[in-house]
Amino acid sequence: MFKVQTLNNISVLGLERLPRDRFEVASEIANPDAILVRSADMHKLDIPASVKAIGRAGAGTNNIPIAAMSKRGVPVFNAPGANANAVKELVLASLLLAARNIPASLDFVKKLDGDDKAMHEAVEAGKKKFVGFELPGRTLGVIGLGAIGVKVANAALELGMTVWGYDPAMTVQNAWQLNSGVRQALSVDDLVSKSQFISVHVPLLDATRGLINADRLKLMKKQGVILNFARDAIVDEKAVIEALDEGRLHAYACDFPSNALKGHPRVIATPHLGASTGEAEDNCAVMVADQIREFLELGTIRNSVNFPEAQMPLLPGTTRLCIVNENVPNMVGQISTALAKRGLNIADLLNKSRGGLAYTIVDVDSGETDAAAKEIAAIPGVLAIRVIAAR
Ligand SMILES: NC(=O)c1ccc[n+]([C@@H]2O[C@H](COP(=O)([O-])OP(=O)(O)OC[C@H]3O[C@@H](n4cnc5c(N)ncnc54)[C@H](O)[C@@H]3O)[C@@H](O)[C@H]2O)c1
Ligand SMILES: O=C(O)CC[C@@H](O)C(=O)O
Repeated sequence: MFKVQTLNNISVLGLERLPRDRFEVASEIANPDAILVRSADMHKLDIPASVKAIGRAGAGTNNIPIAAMSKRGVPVFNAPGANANAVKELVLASLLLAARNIPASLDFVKKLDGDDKAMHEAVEAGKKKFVGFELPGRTLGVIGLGAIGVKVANAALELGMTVWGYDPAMTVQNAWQLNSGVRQALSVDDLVSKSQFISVHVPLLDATRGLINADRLKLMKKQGVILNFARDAIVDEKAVIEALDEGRLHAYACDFPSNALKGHPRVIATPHLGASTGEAEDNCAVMVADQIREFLELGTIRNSVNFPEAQMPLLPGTTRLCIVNENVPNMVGQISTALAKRGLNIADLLNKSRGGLAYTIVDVDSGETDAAAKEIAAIPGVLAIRVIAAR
C-alpha cells in the first residue's frame, strides 16, 4: 500500500486515479511515499525521509525545494500545460478590463444613488471618465513562450493586436503551436521598448526575479499595461506603483495582491485565480496523480522538473530496481557488477541523465535482489534505490 499526503485541496477526479486498494490518500498521514501539492510553501517544511516523489498539481514549482529533493534522489513532477487555457482566459479578461477601465467604472456604478432619473443623468455625465481604447493595432509583448505564453500570444493576434514574443529557450513543441504572425523580439529590452501591453509568462527563478523593473518600465510606450499572472516577484511592485502614480503606466493587472497594491485605483488584482477553474483543477490533478502512480508502481518518470524522462515496460516475472545516482562515470558498470556478483541476469535496462542526476531502471530475473540493492545503495554517488516486484 502506498501512502500519499495532500498538502492542498486536490480535485477528486485526480485523487480517484489512485485506487484505494493500493493507495491511502490523506492530508494527515505518517511516513508518506509521495506528496501532492498545489501552492503550499514546502521550503520550510520538514519533508519526511519516506517521501519518494512530489507531485505539483500545477505549473510553477517555486514553492518546492527542488535542489534539496534532487540531492535526496526525489523526483518532483508538475502538470505542464494542464492549466494554460484557464490562465490565458484570465489574462485576456484582464487585458480587456484594463483597456476599458472596467474596474473603476464598476466602482462608480456601485456608488450611484438617487432615483433612476438622477442615476441616468449621473451615468451620462460620468462615463467620460472611463473612456478606454480598443485592441486592434495595439502592441502586446509576451515574455516566456511556454504553454501559457503561446496561448496568450495567439489569442491576442486573433484580437487584432500586433504581438511580439521573447523566449530564449522555447521548446520545439511550443514553437509548433505559435502562430507565425507572432514577431520575434531579440531581447527583453527589445520587446519592452516595442510594447504597450506586456504579459509575463516565465517561471520565478533567480534570472526572472525583478524582470520587469524601473529601468524597463521607462523603456515602455506611454500608457502601458503590465499583466503579471506568473509570480509576484517577477515584477518590481514598487517600480510599477511609481510608474502608475507618475501616469507613465495606465494599469497593472496581476494575480498576486499585496498591501501596496490593494486599493490602488489603477491596479486590477485577482486572488491567484489563474488556475482556478474546475477544468484546470481537474486536468492538473489527473495529470500529476497519474505521474505519481506510474512512478511509485513502475519507476516511470514523466514530466519531472528535475529528473530525465524514463519509461520502460516492466517485463513479466522480473524484479525492477530503480536507481538514482550522481551523473558520474562508471555507475552503470558498478551497478551491473553488483548484480552479476549475485548471479542476477539483466533482462532489460534503461539509463538516462539530466544535469547532475542519472536514473537507471533495470529489470532482473529472479534471485537475491534485496541483497544486491543493499550493495548498490552503498556505492558512492547512489542517492536512492527502490525495488519493485513484478505483479
Ligand atoms: N496565476 C496562476 O494561477 C498560474 C497558473 C499557471 C502558471 N503560473 C505561472 O506561470 C509560469 C509559466 O507557466 P507555463 O505553464 O507557461 O510554463 P512553461 O514552462 O510552459 O513556460 C515557461 C516558459 O518561460 C521561458 N523562460 C524561462 N526563463 C525565461 C526568461 N528569462 N525570458 C524569457 N522566457 C523565459 C521558458 O523557456 C518556457 O518556455 C509558471 O512557472 C507559473 O509560475 C501561474
Ligand atoms: O494551484 C493553484 O491554484 C495555482 C497554480 C499556479 O500558480 C501554477 O503555477 O500552476
